[in-house]
Amino acid sequence: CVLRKIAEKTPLQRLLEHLLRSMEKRDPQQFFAWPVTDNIAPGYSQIITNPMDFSTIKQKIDDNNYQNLNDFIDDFKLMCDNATTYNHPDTIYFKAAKKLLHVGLKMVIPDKLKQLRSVLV
Ligand SMILES: CC(=O)c1cc(-c2ccccn2)c2ncccn12
Repeated sequence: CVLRKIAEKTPLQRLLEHLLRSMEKRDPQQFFAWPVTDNIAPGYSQIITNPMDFSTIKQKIDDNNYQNLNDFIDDFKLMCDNATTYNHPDTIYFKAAKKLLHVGLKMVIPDKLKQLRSVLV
């Protein structure tokens, strides 16, 4: 039988998984949980060239695809910016994206991260 390599998490992966869980808690309606489809959002794939969602971010963490915290933050910002690009300002999705971006970026302020160090080490 092929020996399965148990995926041990690097410190960065553990930090990113913690941040992702905290961000997902701020999206209770799960608007950002899965890729947006053209079915629910007409013309989405023509308007949004680089789609992003929490499930894709999770997969990238598990694949150790993020080299640093900023690459993770870039995908989080991309996900929120896509929502404010595609959706009109008077929609629940636009408003949810604005709030999520604000809350998510507060989590990665250096002083906030320092508080995390003790929790995660
Ligand atoms: C994030 C986003 O742009 C989004 C999520 C959704 C969504 C996500 C889950 C369930 C229902 N709708 C959506 N629907 C229509 C237009 C845009 N969206």
